Amino acid sequence: MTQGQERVGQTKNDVIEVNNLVKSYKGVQAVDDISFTITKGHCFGLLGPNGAGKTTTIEIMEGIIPATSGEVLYSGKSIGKDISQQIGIQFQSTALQDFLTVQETLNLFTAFYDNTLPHAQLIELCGLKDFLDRDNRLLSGGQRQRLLLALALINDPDIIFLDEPTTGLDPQARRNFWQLIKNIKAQNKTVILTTHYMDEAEQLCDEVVIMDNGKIIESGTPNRLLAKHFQEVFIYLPKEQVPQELIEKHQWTIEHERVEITTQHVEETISLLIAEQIPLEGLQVKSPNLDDLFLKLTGHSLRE
Ligand SMILES: Nc1ncnc2c1ncn2[C@@H]1O[C@H](COP(=O)(O)OP(=O)(O)OP(=O)(O)O)[C@@H](O)[C@H]1O
Repeated sequence: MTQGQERVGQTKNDVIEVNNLVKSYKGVQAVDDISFTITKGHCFGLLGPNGAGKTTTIEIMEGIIPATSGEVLYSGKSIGKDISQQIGIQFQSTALQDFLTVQETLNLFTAFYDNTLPHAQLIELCGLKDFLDRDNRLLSGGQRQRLLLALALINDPDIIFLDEPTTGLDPQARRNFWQLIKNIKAQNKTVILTTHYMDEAEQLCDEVVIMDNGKIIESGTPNRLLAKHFQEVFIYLPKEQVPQELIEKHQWTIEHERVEITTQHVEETISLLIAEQIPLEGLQVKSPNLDDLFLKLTGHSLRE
């Protein structure tokens, strides 16, 4: 962690502490000495591009693979054998048993745990009522994710890991899923989320750690990180409305057929556009988001 970065959490409410975690594979330092803490009842986001080291970090935290060095503490204690009884995991791709219905799948998974949530509660929380009798193979992407979420919650864990839970879902299904995650958080459960979607992280996460090449490059609350790195906003105009010589004069950039103007002074910039007799039709003002932050920090976009 470099100087100036916030160390996320660090209060007596920390439920997970990750200290100097390292994972080396032959020739690859997948996780390179990272430390952070997670606060009870928060949604914590681990963000980064493909290959950043997120899955490796999460799998060490879940007790699935060992670390090369460093430690993960749950309420101050090392990961024990009973960790799988205490946490819930929604994997990126869990194979669901063919020929079983949603209800039968819940029955099957209930048998794996000592303590489980009543099915009625799970069905309500995850919105499974309308397709309980449907064969797993016939579920839509959103329905499947809701079932996987219910399976992750079946042992009523205090801590739940969600690995890219909305990848491949349509916008409406993603929004529905976000609401479910908010409902889970409202029950004071701690949610640990990995995602490529920065709007998802902004919607759900109280705190984020951004990884690249095995290291933490930033951490903190989304709002504070944005305030720290950006004083400016973006103004967009359709390209054909702005004369080329003005674009060059002001060193504005072209992005997706739009002129992008970065400014700390929106009113002054709009006055300038009016003075230059540029039509303002289609003008958009946008505040920077975590995608922009990632681009600023690494020079490349999260989804490249
Ligand atoms: N078993 C392994 N053996 C060798 N290298 C590995 C192994 N697992 C992961 N790696 C490497 O470690 C680095 C981090 O991988 P990891 O899967 O943790 O990244 P990620 O951030 O989860 O990426 P994604 O978003 O694509 O899942 C990558 O360079 C990957 O190729």
